[in-house]
Amino acid sequence: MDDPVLLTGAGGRVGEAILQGLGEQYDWRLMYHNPPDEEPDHEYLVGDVIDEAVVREAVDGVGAIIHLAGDPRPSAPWKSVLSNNIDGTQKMYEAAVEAGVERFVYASSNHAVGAFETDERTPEMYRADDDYRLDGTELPRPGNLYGVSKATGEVLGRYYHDEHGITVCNVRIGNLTEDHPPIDYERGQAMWLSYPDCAHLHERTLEADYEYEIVYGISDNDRKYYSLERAKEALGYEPQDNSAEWDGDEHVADYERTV
Ligand SMILES: NC(=O)C1=CN([C@@H]2O[C@H](COP(=O)(O)OP(=O)(O)OC[C@H]3O[C@@H](n4cnc5c(N)ncnc54)[C@H](O)[C@@H]3O)[C@@H](O)[C@H]2O)C=CC1
Ligand SMILES: O=C1O[C@H](COP(=O)(O)O)[C@@H](O)[C@H](O)[C@H]1O
Repeated sequence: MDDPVLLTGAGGRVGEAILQGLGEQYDWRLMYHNPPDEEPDHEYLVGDVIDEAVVREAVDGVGAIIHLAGDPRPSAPWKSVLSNNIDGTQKMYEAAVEAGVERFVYASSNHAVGAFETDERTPEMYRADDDYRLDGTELPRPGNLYGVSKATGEVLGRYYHDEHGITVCNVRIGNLTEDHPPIDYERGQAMWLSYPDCAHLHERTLEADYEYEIVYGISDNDRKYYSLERAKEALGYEPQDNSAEWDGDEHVADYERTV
């Protein structure tokens, strides 16, 4: 990707992971909701993703967008997800196709499919010896309105890809935590995404050759109920981390990351 890449929600946790890993690798344009505390190392602008004028300015001249901005709370109320997540994503897509942006990477969520975690399947599905897998071909099945908003973002991508030809990757992100997996939280360990794997996965979404994809964004955890096959096959994702190699916040496996 030679053209600039727009990163919305740049001040958040996922943005931090991506910039930690890929800060030097791309010509970034960062979009913040509020003025950042420190002067960023990259070109940036401040604004709301539902403000059409700001969004047009944000997408002007970029080759790709990683769209993270939104309300990330699983408990978020409808009013917030309708505006920040659904309307904001539609406005980003509309501006992107008008400006001729080639590629749109969308931060979807495990919560788009959270209701597959039924009482009958849990907690067994969170464990390493359980072979239940979601692979991205299943229909969305949200367990909250936040999940509904994330599933809607995926469908917006389907529409803008089919009608306007923009390349789209929806990443159903698991549970991103820095330094170590969530402690005493089986679900979180099953869907842990390390910071380095998050950066690497997003690099692949910018570099790989694909049309429209839905992939799961987790590390290569022994415990898992999301298949990584599509991310590996379509994107060339090669995760390096595994929540099983941690005991609380202690790394107990004798290995070194290569990325
Ligand atoms: N952190 C995680 O484990 C996961 C995150 N995600 C998704 O990834 C994205 C980023 O999540 P995080 O970095 O964790 O959240 P965050 O809250 O740390 O960052 C989100 C950023 O978006 C900005 N934002 C919110 N509404 C906005 C608006 N209307 N206009 C402009 N900017 C706006 C916020 O100011 C914030 O800086 C979200 O879309 C979230 O749904 C999905 C699954 C898991
Ligand atoms: O989509 C998201 O998912 C993660 C994991 O969900 P949780 O319900 O197990 O915490 C969440 O931490 C993050 O805030 C959210 O955006």
